[in-house]
Amino acid sequence: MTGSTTDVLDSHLTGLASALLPYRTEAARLDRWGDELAGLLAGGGRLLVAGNGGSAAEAQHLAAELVGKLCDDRAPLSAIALCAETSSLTAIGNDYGFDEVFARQVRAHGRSGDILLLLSTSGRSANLVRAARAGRELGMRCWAFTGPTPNPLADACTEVLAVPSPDTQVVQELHLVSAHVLCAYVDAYLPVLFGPAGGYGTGRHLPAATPYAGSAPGRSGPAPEHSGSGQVRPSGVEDELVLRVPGTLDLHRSEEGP
Ligand SMILES: O=C(CO)[C@@H](O)[C@H](O)[C@H](O)[C@H](O)COP(=O)(O)O
Repeated sequence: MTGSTTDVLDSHLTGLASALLPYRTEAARLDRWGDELAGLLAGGGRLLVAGNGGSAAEAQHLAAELVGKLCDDRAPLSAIALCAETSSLTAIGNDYGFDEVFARQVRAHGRSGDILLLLSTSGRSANLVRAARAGRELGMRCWAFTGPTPNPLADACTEVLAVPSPDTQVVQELHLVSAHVLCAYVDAYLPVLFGPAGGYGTGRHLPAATPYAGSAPGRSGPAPEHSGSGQVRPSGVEDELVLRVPGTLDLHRSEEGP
């Protein structure tokens, strides 16, 4: 293997490693988002998700984790990747223009209180910005995964997880981490909110001692009072997900003190 080939790998890993600690701070919101998303989905609500190119693939991946499963068996959850709807995409693009391909689907499928999650490295894709505006007009909660802020998509959404890296590939890679962690939080919160009898698994991400003190509503029933403010937060989840990366990050940390 030549030196230049190795440089490509090392350069990529260096960029990824240098983004991890600032990402860790930004990604703290995933705990609260998982709490909110679990309450919505188990109460009969829906997640709509979309992105372009590599972010389209990540949007589909995220939807599949919820409709299928992340790890353990549990009841299916409603998530639609708008970028995977090829006939709608081509028809809307053909008839109304590419900037409308997601916004029109949001108006078709979105309901007040549902969550719309939009993935964009640049935060400048016009079709996603229009989707966010359509979602907000409907009363949806609009979240975004983007690269560095400020950007128009972040401005159009109610909340953003902005990966602080100038490298598009690194941003995409940490968006995928974010999708997995978000789904892990959803799986952790579901049994806490609705109890094991709700069909939402046993919360294997939680410490064994975590108590559940409530009844399990049917899946079509209303979600419990749920502010997403951490009131029913399963203790210990965050600790389990705290960054533990050997090498560069440990060195970085020790330079900053204990
Ligand atoms: O995967 C990549 C680059 O890594 C590309 O396919 C990339 O996703 C496309 O250029 C997208 O159109 C970029 O859109 P966005 O992330 O800026 O919203």
